[in-house]
Amino acid sequence: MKFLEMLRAAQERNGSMLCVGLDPEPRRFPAALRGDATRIGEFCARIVDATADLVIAYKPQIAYFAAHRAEDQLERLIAHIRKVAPHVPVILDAKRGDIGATAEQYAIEAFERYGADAVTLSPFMGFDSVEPYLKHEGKGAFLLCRTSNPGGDDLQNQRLASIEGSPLLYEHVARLAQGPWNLNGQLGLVVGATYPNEIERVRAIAPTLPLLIPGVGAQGGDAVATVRAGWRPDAPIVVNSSRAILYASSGDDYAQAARREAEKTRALLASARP
Ligand SMILES: O=C(O)c1cc(=O)[nH]c(=O)n1[C@@H]1O[C@H](COP(=O)(O)O)[C@@H](O)[C@H]1O
Repeated sequence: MKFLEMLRAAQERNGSMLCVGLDPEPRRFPAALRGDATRIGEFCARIVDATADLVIAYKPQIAYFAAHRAEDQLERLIAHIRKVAPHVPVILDAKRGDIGATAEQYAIEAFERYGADAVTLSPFMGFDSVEPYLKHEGKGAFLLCRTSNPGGDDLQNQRLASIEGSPLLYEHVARLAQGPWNLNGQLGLVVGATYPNEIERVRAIAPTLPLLIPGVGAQGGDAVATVRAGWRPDAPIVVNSSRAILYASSGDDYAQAARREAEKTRALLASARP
Protein backbone atom coordinates (compact mmCIF):
# COMPACT_ATOMS: atom_id res chain seq x y z
CA MET A 1 0.00 0.00 0.00
CA LYS A 2 1.23 3.51 -0.75
CA PHE A 3 2.33 5.69 2.19
CA LEU A 4 -0.53 8.18 1.82
CA GLU A 5 -3.12 5.39 1.65
CA MET A 6 -1.56 3.76 4.73
CA LEU A 7 -1.72 7.07 6.57
CA ARG A 8 -5.39 7.56 5.69
CA ALA A 9 -6.21 3.97 6.67
CA ALA A 10 -4.44 4.27 10.05
CA GLN A 11 -6.14 7.61 10.70
CA GLU A 12 -9.50 6.01 10.05
CA ARG A 13 -8.90 2.72 11.86
CA ASN A 14 -7.31 4.20 15.00
CA GLY A 15 -9.35 7.44 14.90
CA SER A 16 -6.09 9.29 15.39
CA MET A 17 -3.87 12.14 14.30
CA LEU A 18 -1.27 11.22 16.92
CA CYS A 19 2.18 10.02 15.93
CA VAL A 20 4.29 8.57 18.72
CA GLY A 21 7.90 9.61 18.27
CA LEU A 22 10.45 6.94 19.20
CA ASP A 23 13.37 8.95 20.61
CA PRO A 24 14.84 6.50 23.15
CA GLU A 25 17.36 7.84 25.68
CA PRO A 26 18.75 5.03 27.90
CA ARG A 27 19.47 7.45 30.78
CA ARG A 28 15.72 8.17 30.96
CA PHE A 29 14.63 4.51 30.96
CA PRO A 30 12.94 2.99 34.04
CA ALA A 31 15.33 1.63 36.68
CA ALA A 32 15.36 -1.97 35.38
CA LEU A 33 16.63 -0.81 31.95
CA ARG A 34 18.31 2.52 32.82
CA GLY A 35 21.55 3.27 30.99
CA ASP A 36 21.47 -0.01 29.05
CA ALA A 37 21.79 0.79 25.36
CA THR A 38 21.37 -2.89 24.46
CA ARG A 39 17.72 -2.60 25.56
CA ILE A 40 16.71 0.39 23.41
CA GLY A 41 14.72 -1.80 21.04
CA GLU A 42 12.96 -3.56 23.91
CA PHE A 43 12.01 -0.21 25.54
CA CYS A 44 10.51 1.05 22.27
CA ALA A 45 8.78 -2.26 21.45
CA ARG A 46 6.84 -2.09 24.76
CA ILE A 47 5.72 1.46 23.85
CA VAL A 48 4.57 0.20 20.45
CA ASP A 49 2.70 -2.75 21.99
CA ALA A 50 0.89 -0.35 24.34
CA THR A 51 -0.12 2.21 21.69
CA ALA A 52 -0.63 0.32 18.41
CA ASP A 53 -4.39 1.00 18.39
CA LEU A 54 -3.99 4.70 19.19
CA VAL A 55 -1.71 6.14 16.54
CA ILE A 56 -1.67 7.30 12.93
CA ALA A 57 2.11 6.63 12.66
CA TYR A 58 5.34 5.92 14.47
CA LYS A 59 8.36 8.15 13.97
CA PRO A 60 11.68 6.67 15.08
CA GLN A 61 14.44 9.34 15.19
CA ILE A 62 17.55 7.67 13.78
CA ALA A 63 20.08 9.66 15.86
CA TYR A 64 18.78 8.14 19.10
CA PHE A 65 19.70 4.70 17.74
CA ALA A 66 22.90 5.56 15.83
CA ALA A 67 24.37 7.44 18.82
CA HIS A 68 24.33 4.16 20.73
CA ARG A 69 25.43 1.90 17.83
CA ALA A 70 21.87 0.55 17.95
CA GLU A 71 20.94 0.62 14.25
CA ASP A 72 20.42 -3.15 14.33
CA GLN A 73 17.90 -2.61 17.13
CA LEU A 74 16.13 -0.03 14.95
CA GLU A 75 15.87 -2.58 12.12
CA ARG A 76 14.37 -5.14 14.50
CA LEU A 77 12.05 -2.52 16.03
CA ILE A 78 10.61 -1.61 12.62
CA ALA A 79 10.16 -5.33 11.89
CA HIS A 80 8.33 -5.59 15.24
CA ILE A 81 6.03 -2.68 14.27
CA ARG A 82 5.24 -4.52 11.03
CA LYS A 83 4.26 -7.57 13.04
CA VAL A 84 2.15 -6.04 15.81
CA ALA A 85 0.85 -2.96 13.95
CA PRO A 86 0.97 -3.72 10.21
CA HIS A 87 -1.64 -1.01 9.63
CA VAL A 88 0.55 1.76 11.09
CA PRO A 89 3.05 3.53 8.80
CA VAL A 90 6.62 4.22 9.94
CA ILE A 91 8.20 7.61 9.26
CA LEU A 92 11.98 7.43 9.61
CA ASP A 93 13.08 10.78 10.99
CA ALA A 94 16.51 11.17 9.44
CA LYS A 95 16.36 14.76 8.08
CA ARG A 96 18.64 13.81 5.20
CA GLY A 97 19.70 16.20 2.44
CA ASP A 98 22.66 15.66 0.09
CA ILE A 99 23.69 15.55 -3.57
CA GLY A 100 21.74 13.14 -5.75
CA ALA A 101 24.29 10.30 -5.76
CA THR A 102 24.50 10.29 -1.96
CA ALA A 103 20.75 10.81 -1.58
CA GLU A 104 20.27 7.57 -3.56
CA GLN A 105 22.16 5.74 -0.81
CA TYR A 106 20.20 7.45 1.96
CA ALA A 107 16.96 6.49 0.21
CA ILE A 108 18.07 2.83 0.05
CA GLU A 109 18.98 3.02 3.74
CA ALA A 110 15.56 4.41 4.71
CA PHE A 111 13.29 2.37 2.45
CA GLU A 112 15.20 -0.90 1.90
CA ARG A 113 17.45 -1.35 4.95
CA TYR A 114 14.94 -0.07 7.50
CA GLY A 115 11.80 -0.63 5.43
CA ALA A 116 10.34 2.76 6.41
CA ASP A 117 7.24 4.07 4.64
CA ALA A 118 8.38 7.70 4.66
CA VAL A 119 11.37 9.81 5.61
CA THR A 120 12.05 13.38 6.74
CA LEU A 121 14.28 15.49 4.48
CA SER A 122 15.88 18.90 4.44
CA PRO A 123 15.05 20.70 1.15
CA PHE A 124 18.04 23.04 1.53
CA MET A 125 20.10 21.44 -1.28
CA GLY A 126 17.29 21.66 -3.83
CA PHE A 127 15.21 19.35 -5.98
CA ASP A 128 17.99 17.01 -7.14
CA SER A 129 18.62 16.17 -3.45
CA VAL A 130 14.96 15.18 -3.01
CA GLU A 131 14.30 13.40 -6.32
CA PRO A 132 16.09 10.09 -5.51
CA TYR A 133 13.56 9.44 -2.70
CA LEU A 134 10.66 9.98 -5.13
CA LYS A 135 11.94 7.15 -7.31
CA HIS A 136 10.89 4.72 -4.57
CA GLU A 137 7.31 4.16 -5.61
CA GLY A 138 4.66 4.76 -2.99
CA LYS A 139 7.10 5.99 -0.34
CA GLY A 140 6.60 9.36 1.35
CA ALA A 141 8.99 12.25 2.00
CA PHE A 142 8.32 15.11 4.43
CA LEU A 143 10.30 18.28 3.69
CA LEU A 144 11.28 20.54 6.58
CA CYS A 145 9.28 23.72 6.01
CA ARG A 146 8.66 25.73 9.21
CA THR A 147 10.34 23.78 11.99
CA SER A 148 9.32 23.80 15.67
CA ASN A 149 12.56 25.25 17.08
CA PRO A 150 13.10 28.98 17.71
CA GLY A 151 16.16 29.03 15.42
CA GLY A 152 13.90 28.05 12.53
CA ASP A 153 13.40 31.81 12.08
CA ASP A 154 17.03 32.33 11.10
CA LEU A 155 16.48 31.06 7.57
CA GLN A 156 12.87 29.92 7.17
CA ASN A 157 11.38 33.35 7.90
CA GLN A 158 13.63 35.23 5.50
CA ARG A 159 12.08 36.88 2.44
CA LEU A 160 13.13 35.80 -1.03
CA ALA A 161 13.04 39.14 -2.84
CA SER A 162 14.06 37.65 -6.20
CA ILE A 163 10.98 35.40 -6.37
CA GLU A 164 7.60 36.73 -7.51
CA GLY A 165 5.52 37.89 -4.53
CA SER A 166 8.64 37.91 -2.29
CA PRO A 167 7.58 34.87 -0.27
CA LEU A 168 9.23 33.85 2.98
CA LEU A 169 11.55 30.86 2.54
CA TYR A 170 9.15 28.45 4.28
CA GLU A 171 6.27 29.68 2.09
CA HIS A 172 8.40 29.01 -0.99
CA VAL A 173 9.20 25.48 0.23
CA ALA A 174 5.46 24.87 0.72
CA ARG A 175 4.74 26.13 -2.81
CA LEU A 176 7.41 23.88 -4.36
CA ALA A 177 6.17 20.84 -2.43
CA GLN A 178 2.53 21.42 -3.37
CA GLY A 179 3.46 22.09 -7.01
CA PRO A 180 6.48 21.38 -9.21
CA TRP A 181 8.47 19.11 -6.85
CA ASN A 182 5.58 16.78 -6.07
CA LEU A 183 5.99 14.53 -9.10
CA ASN A 184 3.98 11.51 -7.87
CA GLY A 185 2.10 12.87 -4.87
CA GLN A 186 4.71 11.56 -2.42
CA LEU A 187 5.62 14.81 -0.64
CA GLY A 188 4.48 16.21 2.69
CA LEU A 189 5.72 19.09 4.86
CA VAL A 190 7.04 19.44 8.41
CA VAL A 191 5.54 22.36 10.34
CA GLY A 192 6.02 22.89 14.08
CA ALA A 193 3.07 22.82 16.48
CA THR A 194 4.83 25.71 18.22
CA TYR A 195 3.81 27.99 15.31
CA PRO A 196 0.07 27.55 14.60
CA ASN A 197 -0.14 30.76 12.52
CA GLU A 198 2.49 29.37 10.20
CA ILE A 199 0.62 26.02 10.03
CA GLU A 200 -2.39 27.99 8.81
CA ARG A 201 -0.27 29.79 6.22
CA VAL A 202 1.29 26.51 5.02
CA ARG A 203 -2.18 24.96 4.76
CA ALA A 204 -3.35 27.84 2.57
CA ILE A 205 -0.40 27.27 0.21
CA ALA A 206 -0.39 23.44 0.39
CA PRO A 207 -4.02 22.38 0.91
CA THR A 208 -3.64 18.75 -0.16
CA LEU A 209 -0.32 17.68 1.38
CA PRO A 210 0.03 15.59 4.53
CA LEU A 211 1.63 17.62 7.32
CA LEU A 212 3.98 16.19 9.94
CA ILE A 213 3.57 18.43 12.99
CA PRO A 214 6.00 17.85 15.87
CA GLY A 215 6.14 20.05 18.98
CA VAL A 216 3.15 19.13 21.15
CA GLY A 217 4.06 17.77 24.59
CA ALA A 218 7.64 18.47 25.67
CA GLN A 219 8.05 21.54 23.41
CA GLY A 220 4.78 23.06 24.62
CA GLY A 221 3.06 23.41 21.22
CA ASP A 222 -0.69 24.07 21.28
CA ALA A 223 -2.44 20.83 20.24
CA VAL A 224 -5.85 22.44 19.78
CA ALA A 225 -4.56 25.41 17.74
CA THR A 226 -2.50 22.96 15.67
CA VAL A 227 -5.52 20.92 14.62
CA ARG A 228 -7.65 24.00 13.96
CA ALA A 229 -4.92 25.38 11.70
CA GLY A 230 -3.96 22.20 9.89
CA TRP A 231 -6.85 19.75 9.76
CA ARG A 232 -8.42 18.94 6.40
CA PRO A 233 -10.79 16.05 5.69
CA ASP A 234 -8.69 14.80 2.79
CA ALA A 235 -5.09 15.65 3.79
CA PRO A 236 -3.92 13.93 6.99
CA ILE A 237 -2.07 15.72 9.75
CA VAL A 238 0.41 13.67 11.74
CA VAL A 239 0.92 15.32 15.13
CA ASN A 240 4.06 13.99 16.80
CA SER A 241 4.80 13.74 20.51
CA SER A 242 7.91 11.89 21.71
CA ARG A 243 9.27 12.60 25.21
CA ALA A 244 5.91 13.42 26.82
CA ILE A 245 4.70 9.91 25.90
CA LEU A 246 7.91 7.86 26.22
CA TYR A 247 8.71 9.23 29.67
CA ALA A 248 5.20 9.73 31.07
CA SER A 249 6.43 7.52 33.93
CA SER A 250 9.96 6.65 34.98
CA GLY A 251 8.71 3.52 36.74
CA ASP A 252 8.07 -0.04 35.57
CA ASP A 253 4.60 1.09 34.49
CA TYR A 254 6.11 3.24 31.72
CA ALA A 255 4.27 1.47 28.89
CA GLN A 256 0.85 1.81 30.57
CA ALA A 257 1.65 5.45 31.40
CA ALA A 258 2.63 6.01 27.76
CA ARG A 259 -0.71 4.54 26.71
CA ARG A 260 -2.62 6.86 29.05
CA GLU A 261 -0.71 9.90 27.78
CA ALA A 262 -1.27 8.82 24.16
CA GLU A 263 -5.00 8.36 24.84
CA LYS A 264 -5.17 11.83 26.37
CA THR A 265 -3.34 13.47 23.50
CA ARG A 266 -5.35 11.60 20.86
CA ALA A 267 -8.60 12.73 22.53
CA LEU A 268 -7.41 16.34 22.79
CA LEU A 269 -6.51 16.38 19.10
CA ALA A 270 -9.87 14.82 18.16
CA SER A 271 -11.76 17.38 20.28
CA ALA A 272 -10.26 20.20 18.21
CA ARG A 273 -11.38 18.78 14.87
CA PRO A 274 -13.77 21.20 13.20
O1 LIG B 1 11.21 16.35 11.70
C1 LIG B 1 10.88 16.25 12.89
O2 LIG B 1 10.33 15.25 13.30
C2 LIG B 1 11.01 17.43 13.75
C3 LIG B 1 10.90 18.66 13.12
C4 LIG B 1 10.77 19.82 13.90
O3 LIG B 1 10.56 20.91 13.38
N1 LIG B 1 10.83 19.71 15.25
C5 LIG B 1 11.01 18.50 15.88
O4 LIG B 1 11.01 18.49 17.12
N2 LIG B 1 11.16 17.36 15.14
C6 LIG B 1 11.40 16.06 15.81
O5 LIG B 1 10.23 15.71 16.54
C7 LIG B 1 10.56 15.11 17.80
C8 LIG B 1 10.03 15.98 18.92
O6 LIG B 1 10.21 15.36 20.15
P1 LIG B 1 9.47 15.85 21.50
O7 LIG B 1 9.80 17.31 21.63
O8 LIG B 1 10.10 15.01 22.56
O9 LIG B 1 8.01 15.59 21.32
C9 LIG B 1 12.08 14.96 17.79
O10 LIG B 1 12.37 13.67 17.27
C10 LIG B 1 12.56 16.02 16.81
O11 LIG B 1 13.76 15.64 16.18
